[in-house]
Amino acid sequence: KNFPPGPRALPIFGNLLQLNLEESHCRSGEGKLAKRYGNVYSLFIGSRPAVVINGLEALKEALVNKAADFSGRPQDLMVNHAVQMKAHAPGVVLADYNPGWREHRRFGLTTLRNFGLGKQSMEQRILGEVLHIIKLLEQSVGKTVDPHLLFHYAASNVICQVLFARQFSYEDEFMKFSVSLFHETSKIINGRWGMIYDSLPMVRNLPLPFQKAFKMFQSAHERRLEMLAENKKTRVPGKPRHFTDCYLDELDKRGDDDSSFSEDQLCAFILDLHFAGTDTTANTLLAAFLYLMNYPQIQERCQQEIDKVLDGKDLASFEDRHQMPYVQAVIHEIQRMANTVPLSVFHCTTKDTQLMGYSIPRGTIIIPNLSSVLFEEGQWKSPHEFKPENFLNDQGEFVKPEAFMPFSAGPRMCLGEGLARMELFLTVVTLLRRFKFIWPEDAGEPDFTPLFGTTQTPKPYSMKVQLR
Ligand code: HEM
Repeated sequence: KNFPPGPRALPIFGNLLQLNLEESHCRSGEGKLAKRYGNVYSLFIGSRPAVVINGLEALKEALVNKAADFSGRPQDLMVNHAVQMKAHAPGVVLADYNPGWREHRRFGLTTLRNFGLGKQSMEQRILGEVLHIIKLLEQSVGKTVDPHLLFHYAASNVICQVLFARQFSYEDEFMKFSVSLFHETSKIINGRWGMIYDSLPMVRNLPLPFQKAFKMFQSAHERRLEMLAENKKTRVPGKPRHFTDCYLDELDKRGDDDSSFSEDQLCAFILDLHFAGTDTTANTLLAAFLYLMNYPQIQERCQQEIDKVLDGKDLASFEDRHQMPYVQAVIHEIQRMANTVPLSVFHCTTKDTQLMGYSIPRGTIIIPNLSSVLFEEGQWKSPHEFKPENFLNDQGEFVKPEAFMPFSAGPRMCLGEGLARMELFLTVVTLLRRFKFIWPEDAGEPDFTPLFGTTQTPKPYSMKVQLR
């Protein structure tokens, strides 16, 4: 009763036949279903009710004002079955809203923060990786390169340094496997086959294309177990070298009490951070260079600001962002247009609740349509165009509108936001300082429409690199 309206659902199938997440995530106002039913509408994934939330007002009410009601995670979807290896070890991203999730989230945030302040700071790790990219690009000066894997390998290495203090060669099998795991499964889970799996429990054991995701996650799990065993051989308790050691120290401290910490949870947490930290940052960087090449005046203006602020300095630091309002605006505008995680990670209601006057029962899947806010009319000076001015006031100062929520909002908001922002800033600034990036003459018109998935990826492209 008083459930949000939506297209009529068939028994068993629900809205599977109409269900195309790519369509429903369309920008606010352009999304067919939002236009017809309003900013809060319902869908049925098989027999399970789901509510799609569009626009800043409704999303804020759900994710921030009524956070406790809307911060659960649905269980029993394909993503849970594929990613979660042990029933008692849900990791963090997919864990329901409970004390175990809260403890792990807090531990994750504190540990990431401590590394940032430690001797080998996060900044140095990121810059080390960017200098490696520079070396590779220098070998391609005057030629065209495909940056796709480059940014994925770099982002993966940053997070691997945090997790295990390891920096892999770009030829390493583990590296190649991880990147293809993240890339392929992110497309399967939110795609047509993922929807079929989630809607129709009776097909789940059939040899359909979604089985690939299961196989890949299983083999990723085995590799993590091997790495953990390796790590234990050289670990000295109380002298943590990285995130994994910190977790094992915490486990020692807690002993065998009823704590939610366990080695199985560590395995799940490592995968969460590696996955969530790689595909997102790498795809945003890919979008960055796609836009920078196709808006050469904007690229040049960034370079002028970077040259001025870094004059006489060897390397950029994250603090420099305060002197670079234009670059900051450009990076934020890139994130807005990149729309990397368009439907966030699905939430779930933890109790019967209300939203914008509708009643939503406990256990309803919540689909936060972040893209509807990133392009919402009335929230941006130019909602549909690539314009750094969306983040600049009349004095040319950097300002961040409330509707900038690519990391979502509320208690489940991205745990890696700090790291991601640092990576985006240091990578873009360091590369723009050294190179000019040119859209190849024979590349035709750029296509900015990304490939849809849990994380979106810019269509493959090449870039021409020149030394400045
Ligand atoms: C540009 C880069 C990134 C974007 C756009 C992004 C975006 C997001 C979004 C939209 C969510 C879902 C929030 C929600 O459920 O409401 C999320 C969750 C999460 N992200 Fe990120 N992310 C990025 C980078 C990272 C990095 C580098 C890490 C790892 C250090 C990370 C770790 C996580 C984790 C662990 C969660 C789950 C949080 C929870 O459930 O409590 N993310 N991210």
